[in-house]
Amino acid sequence: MIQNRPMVNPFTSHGSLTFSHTTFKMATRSRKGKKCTVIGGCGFLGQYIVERLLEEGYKVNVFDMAQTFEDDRVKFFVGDLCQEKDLAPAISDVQTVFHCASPPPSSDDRDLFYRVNFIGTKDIINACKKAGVQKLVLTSSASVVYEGTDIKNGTEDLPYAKKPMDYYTETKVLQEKEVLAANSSEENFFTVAIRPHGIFGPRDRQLVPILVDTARAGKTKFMIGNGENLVDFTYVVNVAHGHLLAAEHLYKDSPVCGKAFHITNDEPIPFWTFMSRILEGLNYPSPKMGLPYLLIYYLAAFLQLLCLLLKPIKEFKPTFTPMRVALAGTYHYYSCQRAKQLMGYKPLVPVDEAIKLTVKGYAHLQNKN
Ligand SMILES: NC(=O)C1=CN([C@@H]2O[C@H](COP(=O)(O)OP(=O)(O)OC[C@H]3O[C@@H](n4cnc5c(N)ncnc54)[C@H](O)[C@@H]3O)[C@@H](O)[C@H]2O)C=CC1
Ligand SMILES: CC(C)=CCC[C@@H](C)[C@H]1CC[C@H]2C3=C(CC[C@]12C)[C@@]1(C)CCC(=O)C[C@@H]1CC3
Repeated sequence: MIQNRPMVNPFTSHGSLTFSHTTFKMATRSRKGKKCTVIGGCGFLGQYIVERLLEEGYKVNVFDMAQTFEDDRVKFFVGDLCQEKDLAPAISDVQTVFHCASPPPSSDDRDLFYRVNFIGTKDIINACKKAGVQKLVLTSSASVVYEGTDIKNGTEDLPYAKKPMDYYTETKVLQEKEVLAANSSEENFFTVAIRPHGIFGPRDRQLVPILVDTARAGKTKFMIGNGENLVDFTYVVNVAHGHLLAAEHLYKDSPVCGKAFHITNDEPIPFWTFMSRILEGLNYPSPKMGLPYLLIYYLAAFLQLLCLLLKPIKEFKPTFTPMRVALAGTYHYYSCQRAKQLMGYKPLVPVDEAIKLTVKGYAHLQNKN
């Protein structure tokens, strides 16, 4: 039995999880009265970070393109992070900024990724310095080192991907470099990058909804590869926990400053076992037979080229892009030893329980046939 597990809060009105304060009083220093801003705080991960911050006694501003939930304890600011005039009021008089905004990886829009993830992040850094913000916690991604080939227990020392597989990854690399380079003791500005991988949980608009759509279209009969490839899937509550720990450990001369940290469930699981557990939990058939990985990969690459050529006539969005095929057929799991050592990180919710909570959170997507 794992200790320090969240009290099952079987889903409040937002369908969220809460924690017992006594169980999860976070270590060391008091954060009461601390003010922070969550950029992208209306997104999937952002909302979980906001919930945890409120539980820990922070005063929270949320900055996002649209307000998607109500909470009297939160001050909402709506705008585009690339517009200084929008952002400035949201980060004035705060100590910590969490930046977890990004266009969705599926948007595949080069200009948008560059504008928001790269230029926008540089704008955030400048705006933070101007406003006297002391701590910036970036949500990066473990994918910044992934090039489509196996990564087993990868550490943060792996080099950045030289050939990122898509614009999302390319701009996450650029963004992370900017944030880590901005760390400056002289300027009293401390930065850190959290690299989660395969975030899942109730209210996600990506993983489970795409999987269910694919199952409904009858495209989950086969798995890609032999089904043995281990992958990290990280429960969203654990990812939010890692962000709060990082903020807590950002101060002058802390070894956390200017570094990247993998935050995972520390329990890699075969990709198709994970997908099958979600599918079966929602009453969809799971794949039983494997297709050769390379064959599907080259097919996906060919299809992508075809879609590019046809784009002026009609836009197609294939479910299986080369990136998704690679993610489904290769090993990609990471060590979170550095986060354990330097921030006292430990996943709060184990994978097994997280899958059950996730399935429960998607009851509305259950197959009724
Ligand atoms: N979902 C996953 O598996 C993983 C996600 N990440 C990172 O975690 C972060 C959060 O991801 P999710 O919560 O899954 O995405 P999400 O799409 O649910 O949330 C992103 C939020 O950013 C906001 N946003 C986008 N552009 C903006 C702009 N120009 N100005 C203001 N707000 C803007 C969106 O409105 C949205 O609310 C992202 O940085 C993503 O790269 C990293 C690793 C894995
Ligand atoms: C079989 C099938 C159709 C599965 C659907 C699930 C996929 C949509 C997800 C499986 C792995 C996920 C993943 C990401 C997005 C959703 C998946 C492809 C990311 C690319 C999201 C952004 C990141 O930073 C890395 C993630 C890796 C895993």
